[in-house]
Amino acid sequence: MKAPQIRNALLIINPKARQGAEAQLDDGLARLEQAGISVERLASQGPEQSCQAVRERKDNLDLVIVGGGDGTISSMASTLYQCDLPLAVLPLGTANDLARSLGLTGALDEAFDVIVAGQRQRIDLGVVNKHYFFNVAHLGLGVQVSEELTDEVKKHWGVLSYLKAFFAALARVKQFKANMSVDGVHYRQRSIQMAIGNGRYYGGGNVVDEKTRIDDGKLSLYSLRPQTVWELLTLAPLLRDGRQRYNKRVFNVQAERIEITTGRKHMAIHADGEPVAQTPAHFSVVPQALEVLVPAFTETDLPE
Ligand SMILES: Nc1ncnc2c1ncn2[C@@H]1O[C@H](COP(=O)(O)OP(=O)(O)OP(=O)(O)O)[C@@H](O)[C@H]1O
Repeated sequence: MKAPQIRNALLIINPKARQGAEAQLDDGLARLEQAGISVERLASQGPEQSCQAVRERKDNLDLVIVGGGDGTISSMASTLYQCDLPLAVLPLGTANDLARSLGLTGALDEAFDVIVAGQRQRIDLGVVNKHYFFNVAHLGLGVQVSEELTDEVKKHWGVLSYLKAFFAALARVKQFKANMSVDGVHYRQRSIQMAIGNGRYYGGGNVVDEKTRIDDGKLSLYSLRPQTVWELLTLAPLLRDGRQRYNKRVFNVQAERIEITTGRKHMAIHADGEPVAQTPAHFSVVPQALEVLVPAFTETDLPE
Protein backbone atom coordinates (compact mmCIF):
# COMPACT_ATOMS: atom_id res chain seq x y z
CA MET A 1 0.00 0.00 0.00
CA LYS A 2 1.65 3.28 -1.14
CA ALA A 3 0.47 6.10 1.07
CA PRO A 4 0.38 9.89 0.83
CA GLN A 5 3.59 11.91 1.11
CA ILE A 6 5.03 12.10 4.62
CA ARG A 7 5.71 15.73 5.56
CA ASN A 8 6.03 15.88 9.32
CA ALA A 9 7.70 13.21 11.42
CA LEU A 10 8.67 12.96 15.07
CA LEU A 11 11.89 11.04 15.70
CA ILE A 12 12.17 9.60 19.22
CA ILE A 13 15.58 8.24 20.12
CA ASN A 14 16.20 6.24 23.29
CA PRO A 15 19.78 7.01 24.37
CA LYS A 16 19.63 3.99 26.74
CA ALA A 17 19.09 1.54 23.88
CA ARG A 18 22.30 -0.29 22.97
CA GLN A 19 23.12 1.85 19.92
CA GLY A 20 20.92 4.81 20.89
CA ALA A 21 23.54 7.23 22.18
CA GLU A 22 26.22 6.87 19.52
CA ALA A 23 24.09 6.32 16.41
CA GLN A 24 25.21 8.41 13.41
CA LEU A 25 21.96 9.86 12.14
CA ASP A 26 23.03 13.05 10.36
CA ASP A 27 23.27 11.56 6.83
CA GLY A 28 19.96 9.77 7.17
CA LEU A 29 18.22 12.85 8.53
CA ALA A 30 19.64 14.93 5.66
CA ARG A 31 18.13 12.39 3.22
CA LEU A 32 14.73 12.72 4.87
CA GLU A 33 15.01 16.50 4.62
CA GLN A 34 15.85 16.21 0.89
CA ALA A 35 12.80 13.98 0.45
CA GLY A 36 10.65 16.79 1.87
CA ILE A 37 10.19 15.22 5.33
CA SER A 38 10.59 17.64 8.20
CA VAL A 39 11.79 15.81 11.32
CA GLU A 40 11.56 16.94 14.94
CA ARG A 41 14.09 15.07 17.07
CA LEU A 42 13.52 14.08 20.70
CA ALA A 43 15.86 12.23 23.06
CA SER A 44 13.55 10.15 25.20
CA GLN A 45 13.95 10.21 28.97
CA GLY A 46 11.33 7.53 29.43
CA PRO A 47 8.17 5.98 28.00
CA GLU A 48 5.85 8.52 29.65
CA GLN A 49 7.63 11.49 28.11
CA SER A 50 7.83 10.01 24.62
CA CYS A 51 4.18 8.89 24.62
CA GLN A 52 3.08 12.32 25.81
CA ALA A 53 5.14 13.99 23.06
CA VAL A 54 3.31 11.88 20.46
CA ARG A 55 -0.12 12.63 21.94
CA GLU A 56 0.57 16.40 22.03
CA ARG A 57 1.64 16.51 18.36
CA LYS A 58 -0.62 13.85 16.89
CA ASP A 59 -2.76 16.18 14.74
CA ASN A 60 0.32 17.57 13.00
CA LEU A 61 2.21 14.31 12.49
CA ASP A 62 2.30 11.94 9.52
CA LEU A 63 4.79 9.53 11.06
CA VAL A 64 6.52 8.55 14.30
CA ILE A 65 10.05 7.21 13.89
CA VAL A 66 11.31 5.30 16.92
CA GLY A 67 15.04 4.78 17.32
CA GLY A 68 15.64 2.11 19.92
CA GLY A 69 15.20 -1.57 20.65
CA ASP A 70 12.13 -3.67 21.25
CA GLY A 71 11.62 -2.28 24.77
CA THR A 72 11.44 1.29 23.48
CA ILE A 73 9.10 0.54 20.58
CA SER A 74 6.89 -1.67 22.71
CA SER A 75 6.55 1.07 25.35
CA MET A 76 4.88 3.21 22.67
CA ALA A 77 2.56 0.58 21.20
CA SER A 78 -0.62 1.67 22.92
CA THR A 79 -0.08 5.38 22.19
CA LEU A 80 0.68 4.74 18.50
CA TYR A 81 -2.42 2.56 18.26
CA GLN A 82 -4.67 5.06 20.04
CA CYS A 83 -3.34 7.99 17.97
CA ASP A 84 -3.57 5.87 14.78
CA LEU A 85 -0.15 7.05 13.61
CA PRO A 86 2.20 5.11 11.33
CA LEU A 87 5.47 3.85 12.79
CA ALA A 88 8.94 3.61 11.28
CA VAL A 89 11.73 1.79 13.11
CA LEU A 90 15.39 2.72 13.40
CA PRO A 91 16.82 -0.50 14.85
CA LEU A 92 19.12 0.86 17.56
CA GLY A 93 18.58 -1.80 20.22
CA THR A 94 20.24 -5.12 21.02
CA ALA A 95 17.83 -7.76 19.72
CA ASN A 96 15.78 -5.61 17.32
CA ASP A 97 13.26 -8.42 16.92
CA LEU A 98 10.40 -6.24 15.67
CA ALA A 99 12.70 -4.87 12.96
CA ARG A 100 13.38 -8.48 11.89
CA SER A 101 9.66 -9.29 11.81
CA LEU A 102 9.20 -6.30 9.49
CA GLY A 103 11.93 -7.55 7.16
CA LEU A 104 14.57 -4.94 8.11
CA THR A 105 18.17 -6.16 8.18
CA GLY A 106 19.27 -3.87 11.02
CA ALA A 107 21.30 -1.48 8.85
CA LEU A 108 20.54 2.18 9.52
CA ASP A 109 20.93 3.23 5.86
CA GLU A 110 18.28 0.74 4.88
CA ALA A 111 15.94 1.97 7.65
CA PHE A 112 16.16 5.52 6.23
CA ASP A 113 15.59 4.14 2.67
CA VAL A 114 12.40 2.53 3.92
CA ILE A 115 11.15 5.85 5.29
CA VAL A 116 11.91 7.69 2.05
CA ALA A 117 10.23 4.96 -0.05
CA GLY A 118 7.14 5.12 2.18
CA GLN A 119 5.85 1.54 1.63
CA ARG A 120 3.29 0.69 4.33
CA GLN A 121 1.93 -2.50 5.82
CA ARG A 122 -0.62 -3.04 8.58
CA ILE A 123 0.46 -5.33 11.42
CA ASP A 124 -1.30 -6.89 14.41
CA LEU A 125 -0.75 -6.09 18.06
CA GLY A 126 -0.83 -8.69 20.81
CA VAL A 127 -2.66 -7.85 24.04
CA VAL A 128 -2.10 -9.34 27.47
CA ASN A 129 -4.33 -8.08 30.29
CA LYS A 130 -4.82 -4.74 28.43
CA HIS A 131 -1.10 -4.32 27.72
CA TYR A 132 -0.14 -4.15 24.02
CA PHE A 133 2.92 -5.92 22.64
CA PHE A 134 4.55 -6.48 19.25
CA ASN A 135 6.65 -9.63 19.53
CA VAL A 136 6.35 -12.32 22.18
CA ALA A 137 5.14 -12.66 25.79
CA HIS A 138 6.60 -15.27 28.16
CA LEU A 139 5.93 -17.11 31.39
CA GLY A 140 8.58 -19.23 33.13
CA LEU A 141 12.05 -19.64 31.65
CA GLY A 142 11.67 -16.69 29.23
CA VAL A 143 10.87 -14.40 32.17
CA GLN A 144 13.99 -15.60 33.99
CA VAL A 145 16.04 -14.95 30.84
CA SER A 146 14.81 -11.37 30.59
CA GLU A 147 15.42 -10.85 34.34
CA GLU A 148 19.07 -11.78 33.70
CA LEU A 149 19.26 -9.27 30.86
CA THR A 150 20.07 -6.03 32.63
CA ASP A 151 20.84 -2.95 30.49
CA GLU A 152 24.52 -3.33 31.55
CA VAL A 153 24.69 -6.98 30.42
CA LYS A 154 23.12 -6.01 27.07
CA LYS A 155 25.54 -3.11 26.55
CA HIS A 156 28.51 -5.33 27.34
CA TRP A 157 27.58 -8.57 25.58
CA GLY A 158 25.41 -7.35 22.70
CA VAL A 159 23.31 -10.06 21.00
CA LEU A 160 25.36 -12.72 22.86
CA SER A 161 23.82 -11.43 26.10
CA TYR A 162 20.68 -13.44 25.23
CA LEU A 163 22.69 -16.68 25.17
CA LYS A 164 24.50 -15.77 28.40
CA ALA A 165 21.16 -14.98 30.07
CA PHE A 166 19.64 -18.25 28.83
CA PHE A 167 22.33 -20.32 30.55
CA ALA A 168 22.07 -18.28 33.76
CA ALA A 169 18.28 -18.73 33.75
CA LEU A 170 18.53 -22.51 33.19
CA ALA A 171 20.04 -22.85 36.66
CA ARG A 172 16.86 -21.60 38.31
CA VAL A 173 14.13 -22.86 36.01
CA LYS A 174 11.11 -24.42 37.78
CA GLN A 175 8.11 -26.25 36.43
CA PHE A 176 4.61 -24.86 36.93
CA LYS A 177 1.04 -26.07 36.40
CA ALA A 178 -1.09 -24.15 33.95
CA ASN A 179 -4.73 -24.27 32.90
CA MET A 180 -5.30 -22.92 29.42
CA SER A 181 -8.31 -22.04 27.38
CA VAL A 182 -7.30 -21.78 23.73
CA ASP A 183 -10.16 -20.40 21.60
CA GLY A 184 -12.46 -22.12 24.10
CA VAL A 185 -10.67 -25.50 24.18
CA HIS A 186 -9.31 -26.41 27.62
CA TYR A 187 -5.87 -27.84 28.36
CA ARG A 188 -4.11 -28.55 31.61
CA GLN A 189 -0.41 -29.17 31.72
CA ARG A 190 2.94 -28.81 33.41
CA SER A 191 5.40 -26.48 31.74
CA ILE A 192 8.75 -24.80 32.25
CA GLN A 193 8.26 -22.14 29.57
CA MET A 194 5.36 -20.69 27.65
CA ALA A 195 5.71 -18.22 24.82
CA ILE A 196 2.80 -16.44 23.16
CA GLY A 197 3.82 -14.70 19.96
CA ASN A 198 2.17 -12.00 17.92
CA GLY A 199 5.33 -11.23 15.95
CA ARG A 200 7.69 -13.82 14.58
CA TYR A 201 10.96 -13.17 16.45
CA TYR A 202 12.11 -12.93 20.08
CA GLY A 203 15.33 -13.10 22.08
CA GLY A 204 17.56 -11.92 19.24
CA GLY A 205 16.20 -13.85 16.25
CA ASN A 206 14.52 -16.97 17.71
CA VAL A 207 11.32 -17.84 15.83
CA VAL A 208 8.20 -18.42 17.93
CA ASP A 209 6.71 -20.66 15.24
CA GLU A 210 7.73 -21.09 11.62
CA LYS A 211 4.14 -20.37 10.51
CA THR A 212 3.81 -17.10 12.44
CA ARG A 213 3.47 -13.77 10.72
CA ILE A 214 2.93 -10.43 12.40
CA ASP A 215 -0.07 -9.76 10.15
CA ASP A 216 -1.92 -13.11 10.31
CA GLY A 217 -4.49 -12.13 12.99
CA LYS A 218 -3.35 -15.00 15.25
CA LEU A 219 -1.24 -15.74 18.29
CA SER A 220 1.17 -18.68 18.34
CA LEU A 221 1.69 -20.46 21.63
CA TYR A 222 4.31 -22.99 22.51
CA SER A 223 4.82 -24.61 25.89
CA LEU A 224 7.86 -26.67 26.88
CA ARG A 225 6.96 -29.69 28.99
CA PRO A 226 9.29 -30.34 31.97
CA GLN A 227 12.51 -31.89 30.68
CA THR A 228 16.15 -32.25 31.56
CA VAL A 229 18.69 -29.57 30.74
CA TRP A 230 20.22 -31.93 28.21
CA GLU A 231 16.85 -32.48 26.47
CA LEU A 232 16.33 -28.74 26.43
CA LEU A 233 19.71 -28.17 24.82
CA THR A 234 18.96 -30.73 22.09
CA LEU A 235 15.76 -28.77 21.39
CA ALA A 236 17.69 -25.53 20.87
CA PRO A 237 18.12 -25.75 17.07
CA LEU A 238 14.36 -26.35 16.65
CA LEU A 239 13.56 -23.46 19.00
CA ARG A 240 15.87 -21.17 17.05
CA ASP A 241 14.03 -21.84 13.76
CA GLY A 242 10.49 -22.11 15.12
CA ARG A 243 10.25 -25.84 14.35
CA GLN A 244 9.67 -26.96 17.97
CA ARG A 245 6.19 -28.22 16.95
CA TYR A 246 7.96 -31.36 15.61
CA ASN A 247 9.11 -32.41 19.09
CA LYS A 248 6.74 -34.26 21.44
CA ARG A 249 8.10 -32.41 24.48
CA VAL A 250 6.51 -29.26 23.08
CA PHE A 251 2.84 -28.26 23.02
CA ASN A 252 2.04 -25.95 20.12
CA VAL A 253 -1.10 -24.14 19.00
CA GLN A 254 -2.34 -21.07 17.10
CA ALA A 255 -5.34 -19.12 18.32
CA GLU A 256 -7.06 -15.76 18.59
CA ARG A 257 -7.75 -15.87 22.35
CA ILE A 258 -5.80 -17.62 25.07
CA GLU A 259 -6.45 -17.61 28.81
CA ILE A 260 -3.84 -18.92 31.23
CA THR A 261 -4.23 -19.45 34.96
CA THR A 262 -1.56 -20.85 37.27
CA GLY A 263 -3.61 -21.89 40.32
CA ARG A 264 -3.50 -19.52 43.24
CA LYS A 265 0.04 -18.51 42.40
CA HIS A 266 0.48 -15.34 40.32
CA MET A 267 3.25 -15.73 37.76
CA ALA A 268 5.08 -12.83 36.11
CA ILE A 269 4.59 -12.26 32.40
CA HIS A 270 7.16 -10.38 30.33
CA ALA A 271 6.38 -9.11 26.85
CA ASP A 272 8.97 -7.72 24.42
CA GLY A 273 11.51 -8.14 27.22
CA GLU A 274 9.70 -6.02 29.85
CA PRO A 275 7.60 -7.05 32.90
CA VAL A 276 4.03 -6.16 32.01
CA ALA A 277 1.49 -8.47 33.64
CA GLN A 278 0.90 -11.56 35.74
CA THR A 279 -1.40 -14.56 35.71
CA PRO A 280 -4.34 -15.01 35.46
CA ALA A 281 -3.77 -13.70 31.95
CA HIS A 282 -5.96 -13.11 28.96
CA PHE A 283 -4.20 -12.88 25.59
CA SER A 284 -5.75 -11.65 22.38
CA VAL A 285 -4.78 -10.00 19.13
CA VAL A 286 -5.87 -6.76 17.47
CA PRO A 287 -5.65 -7.59 13.76
CA GLN A 288 -4.24 -4.90 11.44
CA ALA A 289 -3.87 -2.54 14.39
CA LEU A 290 -1.01 -0.39 13.26
CA GLU A 291 0.53 0.88 10.05
CA VAL A 292 4.30 0.44 9.77
CA LEU A 293 6.83 1.37 7.11
CA VAL A 294 8.42 -1.73 5.59
CA PRO A 295 10.97 -2.57 2.91
CA ALA A 296 9.51 -2.44 -0.58
CA PHE A 297 8.43 -6.07 -0.80
CA THR A 298 5.04 -7.06 -2.06
CA GLU A 299 2.82 -8.29 0.78
CA THR A 300 3.39 -11.93 -0.15
CA ASP A 301 7.16 -11.39 0.05
CA LEU A 302 7.05 -10.35 3.73
CA PRO A 303 9.17 -12.67 5.88
CA GLU A 304 7.37 -15.93 6.56
N1 LIG B 1 10.49 5.23 25.49
C1 LIG B 1 11.60 5.07 26.23
N2 LIG B 1 12.42 6.11 26.49
C2 LIG B 1 13.53 5.96 27.22
N3 LIG B 1 13.92 4.81 27.78
C3 LIG B 1 13.16 3.73 27.56
C4 LIG B 1 11.98 3.79 26.76
N4 LIG B 1 11.44 2.56 26.71
C5 LIG B 1 12.25 1.75 27.42
N5 LIG B 1 13.29 2.46 27.94
C6 LIG B 1 14.42 1.96 28.77
O1 LIG B 1 15.57 1.79 27.92
C7 LIG B 1 16.09 0.46 28.07
C8 LIG B 1 16.73 -0.02 26.77
O2 LIG B 1 15.82 0.10 25.69
P1 LIG B 1 15.51 -1.05 24.64
O3 LIG B 1 14.94 -2.25 25.32
O4 LIG B 1 14.70 -0.45 23.57
O5 LIG B 1 16.95 -1.36 24.03
P2 LIG B 1 17.83 -2.65 24.09
O6 LIG B 1 17.60 -3.32 25.40
O7 LIG B 1 19.22 -2.26 23.72
O8 LIG B 1 17.27 -3.50 22.85
P3 LIG B 1 16.29 -4.79 22.67
O9 LIG B 1 15.06 -4.56 23.51
O10 LIG B 1 15.98 -4.79 21.19
O11 LIG B 1 17.08 -5.99 23.08
C9 LIG B 1 14.89 -0.37 28.51
O12 LIG B 1 15.28 -1.51 29.21
C10 LIG B 1 14.14 0.60 29.40
O13 LIG B 1 14.71 0.64 30.69
